[in-house]
Amino acid sequence: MFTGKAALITGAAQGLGKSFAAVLLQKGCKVCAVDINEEKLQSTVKEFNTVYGEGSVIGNKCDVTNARELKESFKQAKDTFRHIDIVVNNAGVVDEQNWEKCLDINLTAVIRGTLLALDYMRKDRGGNGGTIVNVSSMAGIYPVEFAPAYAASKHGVIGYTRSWAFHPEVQSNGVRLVCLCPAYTDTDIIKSLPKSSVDIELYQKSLQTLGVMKMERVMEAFVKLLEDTDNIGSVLSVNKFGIKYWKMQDAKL
Ligand SMILES: NC(=O)C1=CN([C@@H]2O[C@H](COP(=O)(O)OP(=O)(O)OC[C@H]3O[C@@H](n4cnc5c(N)ncnc54)[C@H](O)[C@@H]3O)[C@@H](O)[C@H]2O)C=CC1
Ligand SMILES: CCCCCC(=O)/C=C/C=C\C/C=C\C/C=C\CCCC(=O)O
Repeated sequence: MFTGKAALITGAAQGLGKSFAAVLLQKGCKVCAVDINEEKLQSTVKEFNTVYGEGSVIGNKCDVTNARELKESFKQAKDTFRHIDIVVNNAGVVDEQNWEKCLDINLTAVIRGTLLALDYMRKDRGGNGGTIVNVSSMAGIYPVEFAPAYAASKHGVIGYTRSWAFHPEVQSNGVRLVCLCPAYTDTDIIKSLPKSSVDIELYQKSLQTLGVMKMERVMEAFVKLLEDTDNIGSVLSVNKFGIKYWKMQDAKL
């Protein structure tokens, strides 16, 4: 199901995005890795092309909040690999002080990335269908007293993703949209919260309760989301207690 497919992943220079890329490469996909951090991106692309074969990865320096740059990244992926089958809208930050930036990256850019993915994947627009994984968080399901803007952005990702997922035209044109909701995972983002949290003590308490997961656990959930092809519009959480689909309200009002 993965061999010969092409994926575009935002925020792929490091952290979860880099691991999503590695998982897909191991399974025989080609990857367009998109990130704002050019230095880390180039080093990741070099590493992957050495391990998985020259040409298996291309890197595109892009700020996902810049509509023109994101559009260009999709175009490059299509021009290079001829099709885009999987899109992972993953780039994200925690920034409670500059909460507009937090919403621009975590929600507005995910909306833009979803619309571009739909344009490239929909069968009635020349695509082959495909899967869009939007990276939310456990913070998209629970209230987060110490990071309200971050929580709002991640709640928004779930509402937006599920709304498109159940659109009849999206389904009939072969596009599946799903959300991944990890708890704390060992990446740089959890170290950035102390600088911006509205209440650091509450953050530390939450961190103690939930612990910090190893990357492999989140990758297990990521693969499950991709392989469970009957999970349209689903929200999969992963924390130390397990991997579980959330029972959400039915699609129709
Ligand atoms: N690590 C964790 O505990 C959890 C992370 N998440 C989500 O997972 C996603 C990935 O985060 P991590 O890998 O943990 O963090 P990270 O900080 O290690 O990686 C984030 C990546 O996104 C890139 N990025 C940031 N702003 C960007 C922009 N404007 N344009 C393009 N790229 C940009 C960064 O350069 C970096 O490579 C985020 O959406 C985050 O909210 C969700 C739940 C738990
Ligand atoms: C807000 C910090 C952002 C760091 C990255 C991230 O998204 C991590 C999220 C982890 C947890 C979300 C916060 C609170 C969840 C609250 C309760 C979870 C209860 C767990 C359970 O009983 O299943």
